[in-house]
Formats: sequence, structure tokens, C-alpha cells
Amino acid sequence: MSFKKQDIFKALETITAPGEGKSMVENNNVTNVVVFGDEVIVDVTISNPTLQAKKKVEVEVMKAIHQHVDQKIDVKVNVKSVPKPKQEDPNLIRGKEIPNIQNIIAIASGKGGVGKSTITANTAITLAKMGFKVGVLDADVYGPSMHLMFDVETERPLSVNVDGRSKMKPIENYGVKLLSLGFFTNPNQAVIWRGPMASKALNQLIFDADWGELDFLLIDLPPGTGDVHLSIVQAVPINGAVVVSTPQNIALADAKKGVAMFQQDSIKVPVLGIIENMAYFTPEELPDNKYYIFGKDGAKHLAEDIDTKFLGEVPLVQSIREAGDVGHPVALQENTPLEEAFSDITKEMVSELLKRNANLPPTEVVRITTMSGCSPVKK
Ligand SMILES: Nc1ncnc2c1ncn2[C@@H]1O[C@H](COP(=O)(O)OP(=O)(O)OP(=O)(O)O)[C@@H](O)[C@H]1O
Repeated sequence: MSFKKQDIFKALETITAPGEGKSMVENNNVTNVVVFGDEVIVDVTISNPTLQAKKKVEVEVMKAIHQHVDQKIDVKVNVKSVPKPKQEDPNLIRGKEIPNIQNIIAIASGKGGVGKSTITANTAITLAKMGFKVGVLDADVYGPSMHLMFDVETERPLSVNVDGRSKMKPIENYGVKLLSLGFFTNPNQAVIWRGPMASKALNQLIFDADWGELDFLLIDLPPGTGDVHLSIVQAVPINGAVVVSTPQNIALADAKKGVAMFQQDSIKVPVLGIIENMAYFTPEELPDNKYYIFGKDGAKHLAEDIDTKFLGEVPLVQSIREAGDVGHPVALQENTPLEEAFSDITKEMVSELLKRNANLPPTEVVRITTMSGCSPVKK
């Protein structure tokens, strides 16, 4: 019988730490491993002081070593319990990088219904058509719609085994990987998301997913500037945010608040720019006619006023709504003015991102200490 200490660690990596999503080794529960010939001594520290928990860990360690290394090894397990120094709120999204994801862009809007999801879906598809590896996380807890726009509403993410742990596999369509809260909610039921619940669900969609290698992860935020936004910026190092607005005054005022939220000292996520959606109405039969029904150049002027890049405009066109509704976004329609409009906007966004990446240090995960909306719900 011949084995090394690394073989034992490898076997112990298959055991999930109690109450944690990661392995015992990764969670630092295994404090020491000693190998003497055919004998192995494993020291484990857990926070649960009960005899039952200690016994369970002991049995799991023995089983893992016998199963993955050798049946005949004489295993001794010393389980110690040390209480957790500080009870962290399990509902808060904790900030850590997502491996293999190069750039994370949050798409936000102050006001609801301005077309943030439409812009996210079309931008993601455009990036994929440009050859990038793209993922979309629909974090719109109030009305997830990305699964409809990508025509995958009947699909459910499967569980896959990644390095011995179960992970959710995003659903893929049009070359874009997608995870949405919409996959897990009943469309006929109103879900009331409280801060902690939303945080927990998003935490899973972000960290318990097998995103694989991505050049871009676009996060479709809910409208507004609430606790879910704070949870997201706490959770992941966002490279930049894009704010979508219509030219209407009431939307612009909210967009301004959205930009201000990202620029707050405690958040400091660079704003890559503003996209004006529904910039003007163009009827299909009169493509040269432009009707500025929500006002003219409002978002362009806002961008100038607050010294933010204007990334481009998208007209209000019936086919954008229709294409979104049938789950086949317009960016998929080759050689059309709308495909070109999204291509221009996406290029501007990427070029701003490249400038940002060159000029600024990586965004640190934002840590906010007071999150009234995300505090545990008192019953
Ligand atoms: N440029 C456009 N032309 C025509 N219809 C559009 C355009 N942009 C968005 N829409 C339509 O407007 C509606 C709202 O758009 P969307 O769901 O993208 O907005 P949102 O800002 O993400 O909304 P929410 O605040 O609910 O998250 C959808 O029916 C969509 O198809």
C-alpha cells in the first residue's frame, strides 16, 4: 500500500463542510494530516459542539479515505469543536471573486420599464456575436424576464458535478449563458422578496453556478437603487455599470440617482456610460420619420451634465418589443439598422471598459456595513 499526504487531502476535498457550500479542506476544517506507514491521523476542527456532529465528521473522513485512497488504511480522526468567533449573517452576499470571469458589468436603470432588460439581452447577444464568451445573470428580483427574452422559460438549470461539488449549469441560448431568478419562481405567483431572501438567492446564482470561462458577465439589476443593488455590489467586483434611461424627465431624474449610487464613496463602481432607450419613435412604414415622444436627447444631455460617457441610443420600434416578446431579440436579425445600433453601443461600452481597466485598479468588492434593507427580517 503506497499513498501520499496529498492523496488524503484529495479524498477529504470530497467532504462538504457542515453548513458551508465548500469542502472541508477549503473551509480549513482539516487542521493537520499525519501519515505513518499504513496509519493516517486526521485532525479536524468544526464549530458544532454536539457528539453527533463529531461522530458524523469522523465517519465521513474514514469513508472518504477508504473509498478514495485505500480500504486498508488505519484512520484515526480527532475532531475538536471550536465555536465560530463571530456569527456572520448567512443571508448577506459575501464578496469574493468569481473565478474565470474577466469582466462583470451591471446594467441598471433608475426607473422601471425603460428597457433595461431589452438592452441587456441585445448587448449580450451582440457581444456573443462578436466572439466573446458571455453570461447574463438576471438579478431583477421584482420581475425577472431574461428567461422569456432568451426563449428558455420552460427550461430548468441542471445540477452538474464540478470538482466533487454540485453546481447549477446555466441555460444557454444564442451563445449566451443565462441564469435567472425566473427559472425558480412560479410565473403565476407574486414573490415578495425581502432583502435577505434576495441576497441568498442571488448568492446561489452567482457562486453556486458553473459559469465556466466568461469574458463578460452582464448583471441585469432590478430598477431603482435599493438593497438588492447594494447586495450585488457587495458580492462581486463589478468592473463597471451601465445606466439605461429614456429621454423623459422623470426617467432621467431616476437615472441620475442610479449613477450617483454607483459613484458614492462607499460603492465607487465606475459608470461606463448611459444608454438612451426609446430615443425616438420610428414607424416601420416610415423609417426616416422620427417622433421624439419622450423628449429629445435627454439622456445625452444628462451624460454631458454629469460628465459620463453617452454610449448611444436605441429607437422605440415595434419590432424590438415583438422580438423580445417572442424570445428572439432584434440583435439576432442580421444586417438591420437595429443590429447595427446595438453593435455600435456594445463597441462603445467595451471601449469604455477597456479604458477603465487600463486606468483604474480592479474594483474592490464593496463592503457596506449598514444595510438596513438587508438586515435579517424580524418576525
Ligand atoms: N426600444 C424599444 N422599442 C420598443 N419596445 C421596447 C424598447 N425597449 C423596450 N421595449 C419594450 O418595453 C417593455 C419594457 O422593457 P424591459 O422589460 O426591457 O424594461 P425594464 O427596464 O427591464 O423593465 P423592469 O423595470 O420591469 O425590469 C418590454 O415590453 C420591451 O419589449
